Amino acid sequence: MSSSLAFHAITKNCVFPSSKNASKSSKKYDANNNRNLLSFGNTQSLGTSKGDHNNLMATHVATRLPPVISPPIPTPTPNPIPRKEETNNGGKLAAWTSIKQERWEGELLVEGEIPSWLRGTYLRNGPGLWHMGDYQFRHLFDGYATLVKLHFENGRLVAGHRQLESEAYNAAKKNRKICYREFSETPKPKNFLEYIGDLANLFSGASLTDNANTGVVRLGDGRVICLTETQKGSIIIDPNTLETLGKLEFNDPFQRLLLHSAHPIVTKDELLTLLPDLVNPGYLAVRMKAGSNARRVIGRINCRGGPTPGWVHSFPVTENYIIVPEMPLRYCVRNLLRAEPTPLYKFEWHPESKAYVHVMCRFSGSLVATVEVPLFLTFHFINAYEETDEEGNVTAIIADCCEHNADTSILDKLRLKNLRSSIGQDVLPSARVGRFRIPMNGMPYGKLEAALDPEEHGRGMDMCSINPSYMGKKYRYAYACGAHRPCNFPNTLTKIDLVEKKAKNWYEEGAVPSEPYFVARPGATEEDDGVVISVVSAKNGEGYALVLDGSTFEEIARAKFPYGLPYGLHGCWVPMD
Ligand SMILES: CC1=C(/C=C/C(C)=C/C=C/C(C)=C/C=C/C=C(C)/C=C/C=O)C(C)(C)CCC1
Ligand SMILES: [Fe+2]
Repeated sequence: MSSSLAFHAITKNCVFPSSKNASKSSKKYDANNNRNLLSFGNTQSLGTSKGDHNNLMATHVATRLPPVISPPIPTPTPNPIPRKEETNNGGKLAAWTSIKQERWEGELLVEGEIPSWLRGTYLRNGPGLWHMGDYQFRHLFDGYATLVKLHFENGRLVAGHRQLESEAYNAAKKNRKICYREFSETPKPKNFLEYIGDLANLFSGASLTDNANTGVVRLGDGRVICLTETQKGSIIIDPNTLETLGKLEFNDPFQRLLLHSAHPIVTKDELLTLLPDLVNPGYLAVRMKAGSNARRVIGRINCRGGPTPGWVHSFPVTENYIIVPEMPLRYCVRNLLRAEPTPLYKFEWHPESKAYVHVMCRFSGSLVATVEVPLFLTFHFINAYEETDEEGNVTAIIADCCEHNADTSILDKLRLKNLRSSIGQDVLPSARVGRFRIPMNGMPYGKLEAALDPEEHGRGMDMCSINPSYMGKKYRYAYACGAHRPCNFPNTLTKIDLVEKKAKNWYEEGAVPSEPYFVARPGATEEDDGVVISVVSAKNGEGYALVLDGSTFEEIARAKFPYGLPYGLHGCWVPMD
């Protein structure tokens, strides 16, 4: 049993609550150290959660609590004792390397100053484990979900990570091979009979993964859900301990559609999402009220082109409308059935089917506009809003997205082999802030143009966020990952000013930052009054949390983890009060 990961790097800066006094999220005062202590769920959850590593933890709890650690994830060499150099991934960028321990938690030493108003937990989800036993995954999106947390309180930072215990992860760990269909990987059937069984399981959804490695959202009722694009991969977690609590079991008939958008729109009252219908090509827009597990239909949109719906990883809303993109990159049922990855994985590029944007009334579900637009490729919409005339009539919808110039080659660039081998080479395809203008006067065509010169952000553009209070409203600022070339992956944090059409960029040589997440200062009146949080994999194999000022975009604090961090995708904020 290893308890390594060279904790000495931080324990000297850490103080840990004793088990006797430990209670969830309570503040403690340590007379010996004359410091305020934060105590966390780890001290309590350990006794109740499963796994032999918890017994190890329980013994620690009886004395003083060290950071929560766990046995190493199975590798071809069972239970290797991580050497000191493994804490920094042998000095090499850890972004594309599997996380080495199932879980860890501890206080980080903060350089700079975290504002005292920043009270709560930033959670990040992403595919942080790309092997199981001898089996190596091939694509970034295949990895098993690794959750990272940064808990800010009184200028201090307690961080941690934990593997999400999906059925897919648990089964792979037990059998030391993949057992469910992931983004690009499929378990290999042993014989023809098994193949036939597998096809049946695909149609029922049984063989699809629940590896919720993409997003994490906090619902209006306080539940925190990890998400992927399979509906069965909607998993509830405890935001303090990162413990997997169970599935979000939908109490409605729509699970038969199997898939949904990985990025629902969440407000304090409800969750809105789109369910692609692969049989009768179209999209079902549904809403689920806070506190409920039952989704209700808002409306349905039939596809205008193509054999299947376009991939709908995300979609935007305005105050009154749901914007439904119909991309030429469409789901492909044949590719879903295939055992080996195809060039576009579960998708196919259908330029002949053209591209459309539909506008649905958020309340009645009626279709109010459908326009043809230039071919486009986007995974992430940034925001959308309504333009009105003097009488208040909506004349157009503006919808912004991270647009990949209708070029699907980005999907191939995100194969692990490419990410690992082309570091420093200028192979990242160009992307831009694509701005759709959708007329609301019955005209059949919409426009798509760059919202600012893409050179402002190095022609890299993805993993975006905005001030959440501006969702659906006219807004000025977007935060995203951009490019400092040469690079093979977005390597900057960029703040886009859509009015001045300028960008401010944060860059550190060789580092890979994840999605910048904006948290507003309570009581703020300016859109960019707040901080931007990111988790960075550094060139030297280390990892750190980074806090930038939302307005100046200058660094205000950073805190080093005791180990290098794999890349992660999307985050959310869980406020304390
Ligand atoms: C698991 C199955 C599927 C899952 C699809 C997933 C997990 C899709 C995830 C997509 C993500 C994370 C997209 C992010 C894009 C980021 C980019 C392009 C960054 C670019 C940088 O420049 C299905 C395929 C839906 C069905 C089978 C099972
Ligand atoms: Fe995403």
